[in-house]
Amino acid sequence: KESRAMKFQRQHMDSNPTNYGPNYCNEMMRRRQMTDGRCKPVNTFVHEPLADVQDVCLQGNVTCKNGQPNCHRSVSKMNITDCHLRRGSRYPKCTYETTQEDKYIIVACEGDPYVPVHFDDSV
Ligand SMILES: Nc1ncnc2c1ncn2[C@@H]1O[C@H](C(=O)NS(=O)(=O)C[C@H]2[C@@H](O)[C@H](n3ccc(=O)[nH]c3=O)O[C@@H]2CO)[C@@H](O)[C@H]1O
Repeated sequence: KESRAMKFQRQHMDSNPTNYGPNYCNEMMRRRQMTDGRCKPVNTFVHEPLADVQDVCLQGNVTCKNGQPNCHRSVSKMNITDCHLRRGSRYPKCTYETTQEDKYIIVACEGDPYVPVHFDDSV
């Protein structure tokens, strides 16, 4: 069974993006298995080294959207791509808007080792 840490990496880590461009999300959402059975509506990929994203768990502690206290905000802005399902897109044809930006990320961390298990938001 896939661990939550590995699921986070599958869904949110892309340190060395190769296929940048307007089709990045259409390809990556499928390649990372977020369009099986349904189109995941929103998903962020982080284009930084895994170690830098894991370090966020040691950075600014903030409350998560769901009220849990185990979220952390990066001290630096990170290069990310937000994938948003286009209006009118119908499964199995999952069509995404690709938006690249530099923002602070907020992740939830758990476990020992204490690592990212959930992407909460970018600000
Ligand atoms: N504090 C916690 N501590 C530990 N675990 C926690 C905690 N909170 C949730 N989980 C768990 O995480 C799992 C999970 O999939 N949560 S999820 O909200 O649906 C993920 C969101 C995110 O993937 C995506 N999104 C969203 C915004 C954005 O900018 N970028 C972006 O990518 O959209 C999704 C829906 O919003 C679930 O098992 C839940 O139990």
